[in-house]
Amino acid sequence: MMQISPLLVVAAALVDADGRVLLQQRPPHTSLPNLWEFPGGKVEPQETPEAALVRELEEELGINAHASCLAPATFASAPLGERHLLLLLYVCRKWQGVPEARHATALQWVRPAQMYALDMPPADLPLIGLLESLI
Ligand SMILES: Nc1nc2c([nH]c(=O)n2[C@@H]2O[C@H](COP(=O)(O)OP(=O)(O)OP(=O)(O)O)[C@@H](O)[C@H]2O)c(=O)[nH]1
Repeated sequence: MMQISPLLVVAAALVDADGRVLLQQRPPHTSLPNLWEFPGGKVEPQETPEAALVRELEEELGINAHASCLAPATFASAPLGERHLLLLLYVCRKWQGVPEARHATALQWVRPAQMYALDMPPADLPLIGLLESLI
């Protein structure tokens, strides 16, 4: 029987006062090059999903978010190469600092409806409709 190992990833929809969400562009030489994604990353062993997301937001954007401000919103479940991606998406409306692109090529604030026109990872597409109704 084929072994499928799930890959647990956490990501944040950071929402500003104007109802826009922060997306970051993946660098050209990564997997899924140049696609626009929600900031986040893999959950390390022995780490809670919330701690992983707080860490990733600090590493990738230089912002501080408190775990209590991460509201579970929805998830994606999709094949990713040899693995199976489980992506937990949180909504976060409160953080400290101004996001800067420390890993990404670029950042942009967009309304959920505008995301359909952007190149995003296939797993993210089903998340957009929920964000439209939530934000
Ligand atoms: N952060 C983030 N990752 C996503 C999204 N959608 C999606 O499919 N992913 C996938 O989930 C994984 C996130 O892990 P990561 O951010 O630590 O991955 P990485 O850049 O180190 O990629 P790598 O494993 O190719 O080195 C990647 O394989 C990425 O392609 C998303 O919206 N945000």
